[in-house]
Amino acid sequence: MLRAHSVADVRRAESLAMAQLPDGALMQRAAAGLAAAVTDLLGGTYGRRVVLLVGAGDNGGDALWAGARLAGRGAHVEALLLSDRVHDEGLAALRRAGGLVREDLDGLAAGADVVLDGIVGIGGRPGLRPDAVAALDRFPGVPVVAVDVPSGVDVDTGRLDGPHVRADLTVTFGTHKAAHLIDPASMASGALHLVDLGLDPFLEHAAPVVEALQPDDVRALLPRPGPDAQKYTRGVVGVRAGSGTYPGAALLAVAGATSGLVGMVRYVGPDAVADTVRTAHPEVVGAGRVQAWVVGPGGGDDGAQMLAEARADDVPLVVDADALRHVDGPLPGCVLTPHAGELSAMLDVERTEVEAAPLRFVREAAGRWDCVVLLKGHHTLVADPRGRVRVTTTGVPWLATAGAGDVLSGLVGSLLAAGLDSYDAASVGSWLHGAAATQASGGGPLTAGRVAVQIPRLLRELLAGLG
Ligand SMILES: NC(=O)C1=CN([C@@H]2O[C@H](COP(=O)(O)OP(=O)(O)OC[C@H]3O[C@@H](n4cnc5c(N)ncnc54)[C@H](O)[C@@H]3O)[C@@H](O)[C@H]2O)[C@@H](O)CC1
Ligand SMILES: Nc1ncnc2c1ncn2[C@@H]1O[C@H](COP(=O)(O)OP(=O)(O)O)[C@@H](O)[C@H]1O
Ligand SMILES: [K+]
Repeated sequence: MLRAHSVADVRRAESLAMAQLPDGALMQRAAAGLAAAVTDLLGGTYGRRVVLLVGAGDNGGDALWAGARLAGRGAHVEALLLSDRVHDEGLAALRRAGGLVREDLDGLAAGADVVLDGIVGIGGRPGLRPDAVAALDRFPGVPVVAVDVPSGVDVDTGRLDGPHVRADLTVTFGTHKAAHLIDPASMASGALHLVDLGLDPFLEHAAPVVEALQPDDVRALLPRPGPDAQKYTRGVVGVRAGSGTYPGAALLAVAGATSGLVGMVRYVGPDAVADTVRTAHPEVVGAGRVQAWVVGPGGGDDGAQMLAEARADDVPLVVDADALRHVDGPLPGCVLTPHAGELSAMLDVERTEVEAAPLRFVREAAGRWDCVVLLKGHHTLVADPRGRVRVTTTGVPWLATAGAGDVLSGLVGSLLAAGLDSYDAASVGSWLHGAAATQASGGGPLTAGRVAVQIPRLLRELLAGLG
């Protein structure tokens, strides 16, 4: 499991670790890891041009010490100081190693092979000062490596408020921070590289702000049939989706549900749609007992009725699309799967507010409806009513295509029916959906149906221990 911790917990862990180490040891570990990551990015150091943007705190200190290491290995390093006071020892080390120090932009070289953002780290307030913005503007197209976090973002919430760095790579220390994973700041973090500072023992009891499943976690949670399995013991999922206007949503939700994780899939909907579903998926049967219902994709005006009928069975539900607006009270054990537009309508706030603060609103929704809420987006969030949040880091922007959400709801429903609890079903389903999309995309465009087709192959690879 990948975990992101709060700034307060990181500071507590750092001070406990520092108490057991010689002065400056943690910063040296950070700087060594940073210099190594920059060297990898540049494919070497000798003759490479490195610019350091250095703020007042220890984040600037990390950049200066890493710059000294790179200069010592033959890089041409220039530091632009963005404060009257910067980390003294780091500055002295850079000078000793032959690095150049500039106090204003005019003195700085025109080109660079990489810019290191050591403006602010976990001590930064959101936004950047004009001098920092001007310095960044000086290097258009040059790769930016953020030291610990892209400066200017809100580290604990992932919110953006004013100018901020857009990094190609973020080299972070000790543990991940929420801003690396949560939108919109995650989109400013670029690729992530974690440098181990030995903080894990000091973070053991700190509840992460957010965590991200990794392949091993998903593998361990996947339902798999025992030797005595029968179709009914594996779980039966039912899909109530599709309408005359949107028959395709039923096909796609059923496609997500028939990825092989349950013993049987039922479909209930208009006769004409049911015929199409059974032609495409002959293994699908009609009404009967289920362990979970998927309700709402393409339901159009039937959303309310679909939801009411599914609720009558008293089994966990995945509530999606046209059923979401009919949720009128707590749904313990269930999963709601809105995108930002749907969640904004449910909470009666602007869509832009949800997009600016998805962590806040997904938590609020999970509390309000006393169930798991899966908020779809670039990095989908899954929150439970206890305040736990998982983020999905699999997937590709090509997945933002009509019908992809229908496949997801069917898949999550099958995991619920197979016996996963609602938090695991939603987060594992979202992980698989993104990973299948990445595989199916292969760097190019996708259709929702291809995501569904890819799921069994992905499952085979996961179960075989690949990936
Ligand atoms: N504490 C530790 O043991 C370690 C800390 N490390 C580094 O230290 C960083 C934290 O250092 P600090 O606590 O000194 O804090 P920062 O370096 O993040 O920044 C604090 C300074 O920046 C100023 N500042 C805040 N917001 C600003 C803004 N928007 N624009 C311009 N200036 C702003 C503050 O007034 C303060 O002087 C971490 O992110 C990490 O990079 C690493 O060296 C690893 C070890
Ligand atoms: N920028 C993005 N990058 C990666 N995945 C995305 C992005 N935007 C949306 N997605 C994913 O694409 C899917 C779109 O689903 P949804 O909006 O429900 O579409 P539909 O209702 O047409 O099925 C969701 O799984 C969502 O997480
Ligand atoms: K930074």
